[in-house]
Amino acid sequence: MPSRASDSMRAQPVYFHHKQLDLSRVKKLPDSHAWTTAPPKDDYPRGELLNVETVPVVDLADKNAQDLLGHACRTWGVFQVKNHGISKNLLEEIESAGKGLFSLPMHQKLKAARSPEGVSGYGVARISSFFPKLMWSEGFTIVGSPLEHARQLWPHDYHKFCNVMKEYEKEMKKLAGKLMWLILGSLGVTEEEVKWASPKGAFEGGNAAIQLNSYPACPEPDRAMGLAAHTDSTILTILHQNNTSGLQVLRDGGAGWVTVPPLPGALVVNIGDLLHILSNGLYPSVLHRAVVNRTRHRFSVAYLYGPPSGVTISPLQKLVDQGRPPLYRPVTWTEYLGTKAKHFDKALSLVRVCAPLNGFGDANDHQSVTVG
Ligand SMILES: C=C1C[C@]23C[C@@]1(O)CC[C@H]2[C@@]12CCC[C@@](C)(C(=O)O1)[C@H]2[C@@H]3C(=O)O
Ligand SMILES: O=C(O)CCC(=O)C(=O)O
Ligand SMILES: [Fe+2]
Repeated sequence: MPSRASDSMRAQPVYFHHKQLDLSRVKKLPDSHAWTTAPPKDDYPRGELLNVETVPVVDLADKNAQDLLGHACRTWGVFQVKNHGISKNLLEEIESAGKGLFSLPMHQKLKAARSPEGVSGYGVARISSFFPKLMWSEGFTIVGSPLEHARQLWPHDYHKFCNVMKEYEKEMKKLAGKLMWLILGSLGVTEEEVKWASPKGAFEGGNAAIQLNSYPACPEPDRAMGLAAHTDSTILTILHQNNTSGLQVLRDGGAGWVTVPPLPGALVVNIGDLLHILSNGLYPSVLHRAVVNRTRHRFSVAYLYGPPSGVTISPLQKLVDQGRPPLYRPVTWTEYLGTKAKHFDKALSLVRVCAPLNGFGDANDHQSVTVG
């Protein structure tokens, strides 16, 4: 059983067969990055014109925040939060730390490359191996301390980066704990019913990864894909995006891909597969992707939050009875990440033990996933 956060996330070897291109210098879309089923042009203006619903925005200072979050989890699987307690200054600092990293010369970034068996470091999207074409993005994953990689990137000046990441991790963990209580509260679940919430309390024992994403401006955005459609293997993911849109979520039954517009100071929260399991399918994980654009360089920072190593996640007792049998078998995060690494969009179905009551498949089973 893994004893550290990094071990918990390592069970997912991914092998890269492609050389990392310096996307910000490429003037013409190479065939390796040309997707045949291209993402449609930005859906947001169309959605606005047609008066289509938009992703819920919840003010955490609102006295009805718990109910509003519950509704957003049930109906969208994604929402934006305001008054979340993360300072503007910290959001600016993490954004500028990410920009600093991605603007380094490629040979320098490759000094901190993620190893095939590793989880931390610089590289292409892990899910690349499931697609025939490459994505128009680069990423840097941090699990535990980024010290070793930061030293390779900035031999004389690595402290600033490490300090910002440490502070971000600390503040995000607090916010994740707060969101956990609100979300579980909206399901009628109390502290005593989730053993791993304590002894540290406030879900402090949870594991997390920080994922910095960079999507350079792209010469042919309509034929490229920033990050292909996926659900996160987390309980929840808290995402900061810079002032450039690109994140889209799949809204079944009409609107299709809906853009999650960057709102100054707001953070996006995605429901991941483990909350889908915990809630016995009541709060489905959301299928999302990132598209790119011709003129602007987009950045995002994902805080991927999950349970402590070794803790098994299964449908909460309170949400299970004779009429609602458990739909999923118990899994640890390590085991689930391993299943996801091997089977990608089939992972949730593979841990399912019963057909869902509503007759619909899991979020991962969407038919409209773009495959290249
Ligand atoms: C904890 C994790 C979730 C993640 C795999 C990882 O070990 C670290 C990176 C995460 C990320 C970020 C981009 C999308 C994603 C699908 C991927 O390829 O790497 C997620 C993984 C996930 O949620 O399964
Ligand atoms: O960049 C984005 O908006 C999406 C990133 C994402 O989905 C992820 O890091 O898991
Ligand atoms: Fe994601």
